[in-house]
Amino acid sequence: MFGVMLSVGTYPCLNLCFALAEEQDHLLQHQPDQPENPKVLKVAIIGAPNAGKSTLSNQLLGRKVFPVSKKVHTTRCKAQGVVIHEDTQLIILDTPGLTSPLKAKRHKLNESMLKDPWESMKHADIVLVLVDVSDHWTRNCLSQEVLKCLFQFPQIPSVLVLNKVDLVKKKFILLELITELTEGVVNGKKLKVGSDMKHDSHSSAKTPPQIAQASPPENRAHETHRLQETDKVQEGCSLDSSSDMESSLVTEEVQGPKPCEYRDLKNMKGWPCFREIFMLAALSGEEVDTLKRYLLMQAKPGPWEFHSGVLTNQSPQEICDNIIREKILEYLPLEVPYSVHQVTEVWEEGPSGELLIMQNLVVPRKSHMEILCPYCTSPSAKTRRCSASTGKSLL
Ligand SMILES: Nc1nc2c(ncn2[C@@H]2O[C@H](COP(=O)(O)OP(=O)(O)OP(=O)(O)O)[C@@H](O)[C@H]2O)c(=O)[nH]1
Repeated sequence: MFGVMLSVGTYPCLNLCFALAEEQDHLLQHQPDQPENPKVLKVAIIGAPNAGKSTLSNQLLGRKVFPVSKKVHTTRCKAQGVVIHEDTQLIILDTPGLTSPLKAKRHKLNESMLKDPWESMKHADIVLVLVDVSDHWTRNCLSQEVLKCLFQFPQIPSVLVLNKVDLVKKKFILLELITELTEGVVNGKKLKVGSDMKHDSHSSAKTPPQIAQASPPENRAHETHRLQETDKVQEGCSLDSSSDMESSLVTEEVQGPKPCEYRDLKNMKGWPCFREIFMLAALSGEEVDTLKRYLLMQAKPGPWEFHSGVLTNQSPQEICDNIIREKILEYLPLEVPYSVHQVTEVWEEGPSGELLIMQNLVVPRKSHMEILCPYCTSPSAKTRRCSASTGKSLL
């Protein structure tokens, strides 16, 4: 075993988390406070690795709670974040990227990375399916894992969220993607993409599209309640009137069997049962508020599950591990082995509440150590306080 010691100095986000650690334990263990007419909604966020699930979760929460990095599989297990707005509590279920058992085996991923998205679905009232529209390889179809998940839980209302629209120059492509990812059906209605829009090159240079909704959220409370109560789809997908794609998507009632009853998974590219479509850029927060307002309106009367003082169900240790892993993934040039084991060596609170945390990163192979600390085996290692022979290095 080789160990790499990594020191983390003061971290503003950590300060607050840990200053409140004891209080958080107390809040998690006791009955949550309740407003007069509490409402609640559990929102699962699923999608392929790197689609931006944790970035979106953090934006919805208004705080950095979940780890984010440009490398895949940053999220290793499910975690919950809590949003409170007036009498409504949204519980955000962030999940690891959906992956196949074969890939999980090949990359030696934890079992939680395979199981947790499914576990979160079991508890969800609504599911957001995130698609990275900047990824040319994956954006045209939902992965088999995502489709399997949706098929397994067809009763959970699903919402398609096209993320990273800031990276798409030709905005008309988004309309084509919507058609493919929904199999041309949204909310029980067929989509028709206007031919004027489909090849309108003028739209390519314009600003990112607005959120895809039939009417402004504030007018929709009644409509969405009706939709949930009767399961009778009335609304279609159109685009916001301020969008450069206005009127390009029109809808028409679907005849015949319900599209959700189709079972030929292998031949499916999209999911014809999405209730809504949103287009946003989670990184900049663009249009995230519109999605948040929509979610708040979907909440149903019911007791809050968390005390209003709780931001996440993660323990301080989990938050610390996540932040350190996030930094390793973000700053090291190579893929980081999944088998890295984090062991906390020092955990000290300073006089003004700041924390000094040191972790040993324990890896099973020397080659892994070189990935984590490229200087460890270089001739100048000693000057960097690294020593492969002792098995400990200070980054
Ligand atoms: N340009 C751009 N980048 C984004 C956006 N949303 C997320 N990203 C970036 O995409 C990368 C992956 O984001 P994450 O939030 O870690 O993705 P994830 O789906 O949680 O990833 P996994 O943990 O692998 O499942 C990060 O580098 C983010 O900064 C966006 O709207 N625009």
